[in-house]
Amino acid sequence: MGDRGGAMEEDEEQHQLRAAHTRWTRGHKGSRLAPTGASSASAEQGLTPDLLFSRLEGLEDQELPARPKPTKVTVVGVGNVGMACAQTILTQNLVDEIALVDVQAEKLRGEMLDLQHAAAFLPRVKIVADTDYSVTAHSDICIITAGARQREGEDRMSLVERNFALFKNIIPELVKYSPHTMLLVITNPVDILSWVSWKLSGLPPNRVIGSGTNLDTSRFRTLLGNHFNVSVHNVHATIVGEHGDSSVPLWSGVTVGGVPLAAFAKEHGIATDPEVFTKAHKYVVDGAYEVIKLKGYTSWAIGYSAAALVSSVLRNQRRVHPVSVLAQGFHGIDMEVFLSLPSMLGRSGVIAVANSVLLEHEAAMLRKSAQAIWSIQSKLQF
Ligand SMILES: NC(=O)C1=CN([C@@H]2O[C@H](COP(=O)(O)OP(=O)(O)OC[C@H]3O[C@@H](n4cnc5c(N)ncnc54)[C@H](O)[C@@H]3O)[C@@H](O)[C@H]2O)C=CC1
Ligand SMILES: CC(=O)C(=O)O
Repeated sequence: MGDRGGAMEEDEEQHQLRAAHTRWTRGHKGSRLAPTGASSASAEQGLTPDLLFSRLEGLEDQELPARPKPTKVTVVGVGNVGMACAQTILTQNLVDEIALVDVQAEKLRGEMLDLQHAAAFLPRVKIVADTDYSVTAHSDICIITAGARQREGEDRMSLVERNFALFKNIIPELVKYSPHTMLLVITNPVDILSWVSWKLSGLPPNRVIGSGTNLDTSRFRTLLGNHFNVSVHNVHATIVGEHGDSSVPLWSGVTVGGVPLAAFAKEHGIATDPEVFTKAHKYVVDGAYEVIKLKGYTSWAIGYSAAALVSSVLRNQRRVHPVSVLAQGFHGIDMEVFLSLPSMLGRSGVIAVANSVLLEHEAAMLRKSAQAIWSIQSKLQF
């Protein structure tokens, strides 16, 4: 199909996205905060999509940007994580162009050439790199991995001041060259830096996400899959909240092969020791610390996590991922924080956030996680 056909396809996609947008927003007019869906449920209405998911604040005025072609992703920071992201995106054939940016000019050129030399084994992708941000122009998604990482024993929050200082330069440059881009923040502490990126970019909240607990959730599902000796794809389990020490495992929603774990145990009178759950969660939280202790950094799992998010967005998959989004108004969180909630991702970014039903203690843990983020975030000076 020629250019004209491509343009027509785009128009149709735009039309469908706008129509979907109208459907999701129905019933939320007039409220400052979107998450009102579940409480306004009525018996006659039934379980409609707009009850299960709510839009983020401020989305009603949004126009979808025209889809630039070719599809392009920028990766800022060509360290362990940046290169894991770039190579995973490359091998999964998700984009037409990848731009790399770093402050270390020689390392940057070396990484670019090394990837280019693999062209014979990969889909045809243009790979460019520069220390100047003009190379990032017209990116659909900008992934930010630049900055300091934890040393052994250090927690993610300890990086905040150092990486905040870098973001003040990085984010304005990215939106200058790609005003309609979507930002995918990976640098730690990812939740705070997602909020920082949203503030610095001026983008609508559905165009800024942090990789959040998409990774923690994979670690959690892997643990459960191994325990039950079943494919991780048949384990549905989610971790929400801060990517890190105060994350919240939603045990009440875990299903294995479609069997709800908590309900099954109750029905069969199987005692569930809270210590076991605490230990399992600790194992997930400690997972990153263990890898850092063993190899100095984590990279492969976050690379695959990022590629999954890029795929959901660029291929308009409407898949639900726990990613860091503006969480104010959800589950009684009244602070302006980003933390992970199950969010539907598609071409326009965050399409909606699931109105998850949490047990009271889970919601309380989530609010505590928000508080942990806020206590550090509120000290940052722009
Ligand atoms: N959110 C998550 O799940 C995960 C987050 N991370 C975080 O990702 C970040 C990167 O980790 P690594 O790649 O292992 O570190 P690294 O040290 O290997 O790479 C960092 C890169 O950033 C570059 N950089 C520094 N300042 C820059 C600037 N102003 N502009 C452009 N580039 C700049 C450095 O030159 C370096 O190449 C860390 O903050 C780490 O904690 C790591 C793993 C998982
Ligand atoms: C380093 C980090 O945030 C992780 O691997 O979870």
